[in-house]
Amino acid sequence: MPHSDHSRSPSLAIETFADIPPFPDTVPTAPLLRISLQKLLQRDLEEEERCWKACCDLGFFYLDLRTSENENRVNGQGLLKDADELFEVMKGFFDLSVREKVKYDFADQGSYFGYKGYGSGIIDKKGTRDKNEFYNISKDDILGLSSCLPSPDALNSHRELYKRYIHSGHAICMLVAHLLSSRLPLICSAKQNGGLKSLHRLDSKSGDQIRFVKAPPQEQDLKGVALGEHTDFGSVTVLFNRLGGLQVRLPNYIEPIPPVSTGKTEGLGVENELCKDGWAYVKPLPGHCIVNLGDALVKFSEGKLRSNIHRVVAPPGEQGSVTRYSLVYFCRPEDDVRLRSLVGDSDGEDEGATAKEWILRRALGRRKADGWEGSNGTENVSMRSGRK
Ligand SMILES: O=C(O)CCC(=O)C(=O)O
Ligand SMILES: [Fe+2]
Repeated sequence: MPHSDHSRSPSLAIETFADIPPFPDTVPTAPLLRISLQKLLQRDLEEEERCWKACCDLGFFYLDLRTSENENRVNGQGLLKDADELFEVMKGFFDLSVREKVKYDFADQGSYFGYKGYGSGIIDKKGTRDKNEFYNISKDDILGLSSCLPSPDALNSHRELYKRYIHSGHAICMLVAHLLSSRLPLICSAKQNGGLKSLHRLDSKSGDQIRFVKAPPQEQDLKGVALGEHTDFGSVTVLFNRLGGLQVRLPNYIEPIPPVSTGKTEGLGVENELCKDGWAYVKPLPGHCIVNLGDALVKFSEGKLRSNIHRVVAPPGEQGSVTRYSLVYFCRPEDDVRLRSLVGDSDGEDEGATAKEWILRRALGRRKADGWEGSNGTENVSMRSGRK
């Protein structure tokens, strides 16, 4: 199994989060490579090769942020600390009444920033309602590149924290973009213009955002999908979660890591059901974020890079009794960048949707009962030589 990374697993003691039930060892998990930020910052060639491979094979990897090295804005320990604080901020917000929160839902005004209530998105083509709520904070709003959207006091008082998180989240994404630019056969014009990084300048308008997600416990027998299967819309995503529930649909050339303990699988009937068709859980790891690639990189690389399908289901086993929170930074191309091939023989001609059009179509489509088909991304490419 080429994607396997078992030899690098540290002891179990540092693999669990305090104060929440442990992730069960009775479910299959996805073999995400563990990439060390420290080594990437030291320009370790072997680590760069592993990261490149992870981006081509699965499009998902763990990034170990426990580093003593700081470079420009890349500060792994600082990012971990800020992520911890943001988990507390989001809890404060989600504790507000629904009446208060819906004041910040701007979907009717054509914006995907702000609040999305529980059940107001869809998870499939039948229009089944989702089982989570989220809040999207615009990078442009926080950095003063666009006008400020109204937001509740519980969130307003933390703008400095968002700013720091945006800078460090974006810096991680640019480290990945730089590595990918050096390996992709980019066309001359793209190379001369500075590669992928030059399409993601922090001070240019883009759909970059922070997302807070909350999914309450589901009844054991009815455990199911909270956030429907999707590929991410943008370029690179940085994700923090503590409870399991995130699942990736593995391509058929990557085997899941089988459950460690097979004796206890009875009673996990629902979890077993949720692992059919190649779905495998991503086990959250303390000290790490999860990095995954989005549609824009599939378009730029003509499918060489992978934007893997993923979804969120109820946390497995005992974890299912706890409310699940997650924190995301989505890095996306600047608004007017066209999503088209930048590799091989292509001449970078003026076609393809702009990043802004692409994101609006995808994000707002998933808010309409009949919006599923019209809001697809690169799922077909993602499932190339994968499971149908
Ligand atoms: O909550 C998670 O673990 C993943 C969330 C996600 O995939 C998304 O918001 O796009
Ligand atoms: Fe996602």
